[in-house]
Amino acid sequence: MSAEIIDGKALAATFRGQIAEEVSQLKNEKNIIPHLTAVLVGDDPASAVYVRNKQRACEKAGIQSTLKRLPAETSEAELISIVESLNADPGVHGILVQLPLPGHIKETAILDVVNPLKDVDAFHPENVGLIVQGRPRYLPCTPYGIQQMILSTKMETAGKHAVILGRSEIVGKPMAMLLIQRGLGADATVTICHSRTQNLNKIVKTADIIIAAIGKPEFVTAEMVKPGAIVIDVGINRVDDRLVGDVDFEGVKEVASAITPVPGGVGPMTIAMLLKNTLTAARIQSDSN
Ligand SMILES: Nc1nc2c(c(=O)[nH]1)N[C@@H](CN(C=O)c1ccc(C(=O)N[C@@H](CCC(=O)O)C(=O)O)cc1)CN2
Repeated sequence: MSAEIIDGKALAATFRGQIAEEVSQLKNEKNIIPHLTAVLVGDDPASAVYVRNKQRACEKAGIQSTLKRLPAETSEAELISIVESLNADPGVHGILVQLPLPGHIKETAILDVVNPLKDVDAFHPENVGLIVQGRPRYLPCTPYGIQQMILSTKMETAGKHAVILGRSEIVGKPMAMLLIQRGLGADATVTICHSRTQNLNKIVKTADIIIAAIGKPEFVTAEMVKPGAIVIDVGINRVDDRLVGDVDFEGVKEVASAITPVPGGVGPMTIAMLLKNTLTAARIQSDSN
């Protein structure tokens, strides 16, 4: 039997519609328009597309968005000073520094400076710590989107085995935290696999939920998947002008019970959750004034 296709584009559109309504309410009730500032350093074409899509999504939801575009030669000290000026600007509710940054800039040196209340990516150590403790202020956009996609399948996840492929700071590690949390996430039992994991295929085969985020085109094949598993594909790989995920979609959809496509899966949900966090940021900051 072929899997349910989890349509990230459609789900994201539903979220964006709800967020737009809440943005309009906030404006009517408190005269506050959420404002996101994105910082893009350098000329990475994919990053430029993602930031443009984020700005468009903001506009459609009634969220104000500003782009600070900086040359690739921008120094770490200059970037820190720009982030500090955004921290100090009461008109900016959310700050997003698009990753990756050019190699000469240490990402943690920048992310650590973002005011945690404005950190709509949830990359600041204070926000990461709050997630680990199960009392999040914001959830990082990609894991948040994935959580909502898994919820949309209405499948029981408590006590199920979730296997995450990839230990990145922005997907693998926070995803594990969300999946194990009681209430917050899926109440699942979680394994993180990475490049040094032994018997990886064997471990993946035991998974009820697979999150593939390793950046290897079509790495997860049908033989690796337990029948009935939920398969979430975070990969975005360009192969011969084609966009493919980390999962062999055509093969795996015949084994899984639910699967996300690429494109049109996790990506659009990442952007929808950014809007949600920006709205939350505006609310938090208006309540603290
Ligand atoms: N500051 C951040 N940097 C990065 C993040 C992030 O969450 N915060 N995540 C990724 C990139 N990313 C968002 O920034 C992102 C990637 C892809 C998509 C998306 O919608 N993809 C489309 C396909 C688009 C294409 O044609 O390339 C899809 O999957 O349908 C959205 C957001 C790294 N950096």
